[in-house]
Amino acid sequence: MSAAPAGPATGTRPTGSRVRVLSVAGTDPTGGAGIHADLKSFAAHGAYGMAVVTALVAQNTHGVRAVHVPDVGFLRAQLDAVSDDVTVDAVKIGMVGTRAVADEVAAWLSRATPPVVVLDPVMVASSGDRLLDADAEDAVRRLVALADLVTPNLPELGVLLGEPVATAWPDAVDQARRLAHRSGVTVLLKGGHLAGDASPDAVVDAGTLTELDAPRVRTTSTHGTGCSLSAAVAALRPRRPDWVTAVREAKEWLTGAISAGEALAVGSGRGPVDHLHHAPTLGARAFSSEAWERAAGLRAACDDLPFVRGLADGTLPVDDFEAYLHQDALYLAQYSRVLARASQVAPGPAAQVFFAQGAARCLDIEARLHEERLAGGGRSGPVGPATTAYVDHLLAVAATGSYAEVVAAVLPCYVLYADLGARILARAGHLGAHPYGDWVATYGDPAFAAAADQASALADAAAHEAGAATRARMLAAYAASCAHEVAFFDQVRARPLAPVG
Ligand SMILES: Nc1ncnc2c1ncn2[C@@H]1O[C@H](COP(=O)(O)OP(=O)(O)OP(=O)(O)O)[C@@H](O)[C@H]1O
Ligand SMILES: Cc1ncc(CO)c(N)n1
Repeated sequence: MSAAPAGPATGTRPTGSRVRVLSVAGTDPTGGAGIHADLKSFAAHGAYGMAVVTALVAQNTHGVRAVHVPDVGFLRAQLDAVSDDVTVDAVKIGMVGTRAVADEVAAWLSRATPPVVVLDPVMVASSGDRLLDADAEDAVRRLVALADLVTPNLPELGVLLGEPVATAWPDAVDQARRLAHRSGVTVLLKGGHLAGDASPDAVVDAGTLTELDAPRVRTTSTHGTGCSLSAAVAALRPRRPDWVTAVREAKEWLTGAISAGEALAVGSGRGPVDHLHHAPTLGARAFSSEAWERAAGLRAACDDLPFVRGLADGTLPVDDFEAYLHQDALYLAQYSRVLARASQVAPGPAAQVFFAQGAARCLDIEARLHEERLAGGGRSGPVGPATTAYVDHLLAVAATGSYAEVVAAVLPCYVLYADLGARILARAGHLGAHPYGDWVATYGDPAFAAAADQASALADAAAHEAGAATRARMLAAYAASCAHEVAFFDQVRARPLAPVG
């Protein structure tokens, strides 16, 4: 702030192991905006977060229902409780609500002189509800003068200048320049309210302009984006050389957080962003058990297939079984390549060896089972459509997905077969009389179960390292493979294959 002319780049460096950042803002009990968003933003950027409440807001993803502003004496008590005890490396100021609050915060800034002050001049919520009294706009202008960075959206910029709201980006940039020039602060102009395919922002100070382009995400999850961005910038600035560097990094993170917002399934209005989309989640359920449970419907559908029932009780016509084995041999030849890909991109030697051995085993032991069965039959014929679809899915993940996604995509083939094999074996008791005993013995073998467990453990380890977005892609790849497994079993009866040659 202006009382610390050296500024954050040359001022006192944070001395703690984490940057200590304070949010002075209103609340959002649904967790998407205000101090709730700020604290998540701080955590997402490795900062130690603190919060002083200016106003209690009864709001959700649809809008604001009520605002309660506690008396400013209590606000002062909160602010002093923090600064009397804790070194504050950066402050982010959000909703102030009233003139009295704005003035109280201004007085505290002058007393406490925190080295980095980011002001988000909150006036209207994304729902359109007012969050600032009309007579408080002057007080917010006074706060601007005490800030290092101010982060208006287009309407707020218009109010700060006392001018009509800009509708075109060049006009808004021009306004930002004038605000920076007039007040001496750096302006982060936010383009979220523009129409079009882009959501650009710009960092403007008296002498320079840096535009930061970003694609506009097609989503309704934009509640609290302004809060989240300004908090991220406040958390980063003490550790970054300048505003542009901090803002660029924060904006890249925010675009990812916006993209991951809908998957949170929070509220039915304008939902929040996923602040921790990039981060591993401590305490998350093991990936393999979550994916397995989510596939319960597909597993039940699999058990119900005439093919699988017939395979289990031995009533399946031999012809059908052989048609399946033929398709399976074609499948395994490609599945082996996908396992080899998992080995190629594996993060360490244990996974590399496991998947390399799996790739060899597919071609070796399992294919031998098929050849013995089919020997003399000389079964040939085209690749079935379900085989093609399954293989295409796996090869696409192998070609474009990360290691984590490849492991997720190959996992159903292990775990569904191990489960099916073990259950059929348990039901049959002994396999002497079972017409497909060799198949059941292969997949019911405890060694196969052990391989499935090991594949699951590797997928869990990959998921543990991954952020929420990668984990979501892993779940999708796994679910798609399960659906392909069902269609694969079903293709023999559903769509008679080419006649035995
Ligand atoms: N749909 C979107 N896709 C990508 N980025 C977006 C989108 N909507 C907003 N942003 C970005 O989010 C940040 C906040 O922008 P915006 O102009 O919406 O601020 P705001 O109105 O203060 O936000 P809030 O919704 O919290 O009131 C900016 O970096 C903006 O570019
Ligand atoms: C408390 C609070 N601050 C800011 C915003 C702006 O999104 C909001 N909706 N609620």
